[in-house]
Order: sequence, then C-alpha cells, then structure tokens
Amino acid sequence: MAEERTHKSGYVAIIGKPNAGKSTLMNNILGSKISITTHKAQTTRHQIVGIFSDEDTQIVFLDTPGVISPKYELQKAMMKTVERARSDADIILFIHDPTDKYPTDDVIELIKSINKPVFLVVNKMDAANQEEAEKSAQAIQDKMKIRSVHYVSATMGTGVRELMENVRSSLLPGPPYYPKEDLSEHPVRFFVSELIREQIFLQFHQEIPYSCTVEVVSYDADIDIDRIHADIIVNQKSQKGILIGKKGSAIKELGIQARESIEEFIGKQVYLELHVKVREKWREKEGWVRNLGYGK
Ligand SMILES: Nc1nc2c(ncn2[C@@H]2O[C@H](COP(=O)(O)OP(=O)(O)OP(=O)(O)O)[C@@H](O)[C@H]2O)c(=O)[nH]1
Repeated sequence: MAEERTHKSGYVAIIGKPNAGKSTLMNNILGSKISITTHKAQTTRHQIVGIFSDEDTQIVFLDTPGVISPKYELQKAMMKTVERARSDADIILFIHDPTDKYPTDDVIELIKSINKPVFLVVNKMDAANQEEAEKSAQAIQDKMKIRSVHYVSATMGTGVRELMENVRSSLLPGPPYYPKEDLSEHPVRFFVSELIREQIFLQFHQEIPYSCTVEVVSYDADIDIDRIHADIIVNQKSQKGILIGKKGSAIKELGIQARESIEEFIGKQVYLELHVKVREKWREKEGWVRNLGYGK
C-alpha cells in the first residue's frame, strides 16, 4: 500500500513580464481555462485565483498581470495587483520567456525585495534554444537568489510535473483552504467579463484592446439559458464606432465568438447582449479604474 503523505497547502504567485506565458502555465496546471490568454501582451489585468487540489496537496495559484512600468492609472492598478500577490504568496514562480529579448530587471527588482523562495520557470522551451535559455537563466541567477530552475513548455506541459513536485516539497504542512472541487473563487460574472475581454483582444488591434473594459450589467439564469447583458466601455468616443463596425458587423462577430466561449465555459446556452459605452479617459482616472474593479 502506498504510504500516506502529509497534506500540504500554500499560496503560489505567478509573476513575470507580459506575454511570458503565466496564464498558460496556470491553465495547464489546472487543466482548465481559468485565466484568459492571448498572443497580445498585458492580457491579464486582475489577480486570477486558480486552485490546484489533489489528495494530499492544495496550491492556490495567483496569476498576475505582466510587470511593466505603469503609464496610466489602469496600469498602476495592475502593478498594485502584482505587488499584493507577491506579498500574499508563500512561494513565487518567476516565469521567464527566453525568446523575449526585453530585460527582466523590473521583475527581478520586484521579487528580490521580498524574502520568499523563488522558482525560476524558463518557459516556451518548445520554441527556445536550450543553450540560449540556459544563458538567460544564468543571467537572472547572477542577480538574485533562485531556489531552483525549471525548463518547461506551458503549452505542451513538458516539465510541469517536476515543477509541481518541487513546489510541493517547499510547502508547509497545512489543511486545504477551499473545497477540493473548487477551481477558482471568482463569481461566474467575472469569468464572463474576462471571456468577452479576451475576444476584444483577439479581434481588435492597436490601442482598442487596451482601451476597453467589460462590465456585466445583468445576469439572469433561467433553467435552460443564461441571459447576460454586458457593457463594453471604451476610452474615447472615436473607439465606439470601431467596436460597432459597419452596420454593426464588428460587434455582431464579437458577440458570436464571446457567446460561444461563455457557453463552453458554463456548459449552458447563453443569450448575450452587448452595448458599447463611452467613459472619456476612464483608464487614466483613478476613480473609474477602481470603480470598474481594478487594483483589488
Ligand atoms: N511556444 C510557446 N508559446 C507559449 C508557451 N506558453 C505561452 N505561450 C504563448 O505566449 C502567449 C502569451 O501567453 P499568456 O499565457 O497569455 O502570457 P501571460 O504571461 O499571462 O501574458 P500577460 O497577460 O501579458 O501577462 C500566448 O500566445 C501563448 O500561447 C509555451 O510554452 N510555448
């Protein structure tokens, strides 16, 4: 008979530059799309809680926005979110994309200032050159204390099991914080707004994705269908027309794709109504940014 292991639990923050693959890694670990991912940087804006449980472990992952120098209030709120996750966590996973040539100094500064075990997770190894990846990992190790280095591919799942075993061995014995069947702690409305935002990131370009946010105005769950009304909030009047498109074609397409992904997520038929609202310069105004749920 297999020996029973002590139950362990803890909080693990996933921190790194934009686009490093933080959300992809968390989704791979959980086997479920809890955090939205796109090829565009700064997709994640909130702290996304993802709960991994097995018989003798519960790890509460905190996926965070990519570390940047904030230029406007929304980005400042996003960086506050990273700082909070860093403080709340027992362990930090520093996700590094060796194919990205941008320096990681700001991530190093942020993580270094707190005394916690840091695992360096070198991601995208399916696409990276091993030698170059090792070199860039060494450059990070020269600048800060790293408990162990892991070479993984978040999309393929390679190296993830070893990483999880290592994380587990650094956790302290403790009970589960959440029921074992929970995958997250956010309400369904939150996931709905994130899935709509993901479609905006996928279908629109340049400043548009970075200028929009989504607010679920009403959510009525009937037995066989959920009726959802959501507002897409834009930063400037001129952006409203772009979102709506010629004769409403753009918002119609957005609605179709968003509805499909929401239906897949909740496993139920959905009626989705979208409206575009202008809140002049919302992302530059602290009050609006807070009001719209950022920085919490
Ligand atoms: N080739 C490859 N691509 C990956 C891997 N992991 C993530 N990606 C891709 O990298 C892009 C960014 O992934 P995300 O998971 O959204 O990255 P993130 O770090 O959460 O990004 P932000 O929201 O900007 O902070 C997506 O296009 C992913 O498909 C990987 O292991 N290999």
